[in-house]
Amino acid sequence: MKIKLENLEKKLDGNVIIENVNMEFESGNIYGLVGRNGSGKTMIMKCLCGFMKSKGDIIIDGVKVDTSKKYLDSVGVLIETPGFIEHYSAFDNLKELASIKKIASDDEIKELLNEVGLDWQDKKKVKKYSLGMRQKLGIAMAFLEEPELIILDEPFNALDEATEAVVVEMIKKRKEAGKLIIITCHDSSMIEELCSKVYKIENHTAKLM
Ligand SMILES: Nc1ncnc2c1ncn2[C@@H]1O[C@H](COP(=O)(O)OP(=O)(O)OP(=O)(O)O)[C@@H](O)[C@H]1O
Repeated sequence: MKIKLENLEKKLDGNVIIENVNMEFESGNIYGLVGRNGSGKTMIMKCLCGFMKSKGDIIIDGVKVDTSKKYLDSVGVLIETPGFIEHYSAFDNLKELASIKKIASDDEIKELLNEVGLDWQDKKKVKKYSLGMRQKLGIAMAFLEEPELIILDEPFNALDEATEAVVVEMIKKRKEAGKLIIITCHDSSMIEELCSKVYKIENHTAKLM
């Protein structure tokens, strides 16, 4: 998959959030978005996913998409607070999502929860989860169904060191499998370790570093 953003622009309340954003992403790579707080990294991800309407073009495999319709079939997203069903367990949350999406089997869900370090048998409701536990579940959700495109906004937030290392490996494994991964992260050594290409978001626009 090849994604091109052409002259992406987003204004909110009359203020320019991003403009003249031109970026290219291709499967088999991990891309990093870096930049100061409030520079527009999350906004670019939201516009790319279609969570936010924007001006400009999104071109996927050479075809300009109609952003009024769903245009990403196989995408896993972790942006800000994921939409959990708070009174469900972790397993039941993934099971619900799997039934809405395609058909990840119970065994795949168990394996994924195990991978991120959550106990699939834990009946604790998600509303009682710690920050790190919520982050782990959000990551599991983004990886569910092995999507072709994985978008992770600050995936390492609130994770302990051991889990961080696991998530790094999960991301690398998907890259090796030819998936397209886009991440933001404030840790420059992590960005350097993971990403083949890095865009710096500055002055409302994106520059390849
Ligand atoms: N819903 C909104 N309404 C108005 N302004 C918004 C909204 N969401 C984001 N912004 C503004 O857009 C700009 C970019 O925000 P964004 O969340 O994309 O930054 P970021 O680079 O992801 O920052 P951080 O590193 O802090 O996560 C900020 O100035 C922010 O205040």
